[in-house]
Amino acid sequence: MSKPSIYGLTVDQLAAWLAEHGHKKSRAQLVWEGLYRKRVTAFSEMPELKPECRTLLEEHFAIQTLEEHTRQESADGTIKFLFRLQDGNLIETVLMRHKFGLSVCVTTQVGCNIGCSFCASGLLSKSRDLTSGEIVEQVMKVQLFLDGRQNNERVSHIVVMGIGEPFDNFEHMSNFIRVIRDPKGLAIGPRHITVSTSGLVPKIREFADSDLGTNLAISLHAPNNDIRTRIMKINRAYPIEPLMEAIDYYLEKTNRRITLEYILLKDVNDQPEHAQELAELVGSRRNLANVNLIPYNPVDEHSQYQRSSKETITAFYDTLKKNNISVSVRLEHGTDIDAACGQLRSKQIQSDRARGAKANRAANE
Ligand SMILES: C[S@@+](CC[C@H](N)C(=O)[O-])C[C@H]1O[C@@H](n2cnc3c(N)ncnc32)[C@H](O)[C@@H]1O
Ligand code: SF4
Repeated sequence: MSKPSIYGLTVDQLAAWLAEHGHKKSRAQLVWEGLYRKRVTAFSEMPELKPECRTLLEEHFAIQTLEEHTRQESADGTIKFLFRLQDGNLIETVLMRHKFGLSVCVTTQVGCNIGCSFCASGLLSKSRDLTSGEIVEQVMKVQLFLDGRQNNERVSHIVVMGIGEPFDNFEHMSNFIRVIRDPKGLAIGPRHITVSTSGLVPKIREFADSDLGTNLAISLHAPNNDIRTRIMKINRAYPIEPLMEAIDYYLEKTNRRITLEYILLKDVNDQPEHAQELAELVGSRRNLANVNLIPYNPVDEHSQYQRSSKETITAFYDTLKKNNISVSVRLEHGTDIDAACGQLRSKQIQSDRARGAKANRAANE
């Protein structure tokens, strides 16, 4: 039977678990020391633990549950990992290099039920949520990979922007953040962590009320309900007006800035009138919001969408600037590999299915 990864527990949760099983709470610190400072991958490499404590942990937990299936390395240093979970499902994790450090983009669900019409992740509906252990382990797998290269590199930033909708897996996503931000562990400061959501309004409010303290990004992608409903069906449940109210609630409650993500899709949402409408929508929030323009990564299955030209992106940017909106254009990473989120996974699943069908045909002949 498969065991959960111990990475999913905060140090307090582990201490409580150990106490329930008749061990001193303080041993949790020793385990964390082994996991995050020495970065061991087996309980047998924690000699400071009493043997009966080690055996107990081995009986109930694993450290590593993900297996590397494929790794694609881009010329710009971006590395895309495809991991196999214990149940055989595949997920993607991406390491990106920036001037300010190294970021890891993590997956939170196997597939996604939100089904945005431009996204490769939503091509396969959600089969399950990831546990917090499986999300933390993605970061640890990348950190261990970096350790193996012996360049003394450390994951410094996290973006929760891989496959899945993090706010549809709120509990595990929250626990993941509590584990990775702990100064006794990976110590990734909340300001170095960004969670992106397609706009689940009640969860944005819950997030604002929480103590998580990370950055928030909203996948807005349209200046009005007509366009947003056309490209993101979540807009039927949570249209722009309640979404903006939840954003205002977040801004007021947290006193932090917010990122509004906007994918530019040729002739769909990239025209000058769309930029003007977006500027008006951001309007009074301009001091606390940054619009991040995202060049579209084409996805074969969504051939109705094309990337906007460089000139169109510049014109859109200029219109926002003229309206005193803080705006940036997302730098692209790994354009020479299967860069769109979910693309590597969906290609692998398709090729596995084709191979399975071929094997079936051969067996029936
Ligand atoms: C994959 S989603 C995951 C987080 C969350 N589900 C969301 O939608 O914000 C992360 C970001 O990637 C964007 N995205 C999805 N497909 C894309 C594509 N083909 N090209 C560029 N960005 C894409 C999403 O719109 C979103 O802003
Ligand atoms: S953009 Fe986000 S919410 Fe939409 S389908 Fe992709 S992963 Fe899901």
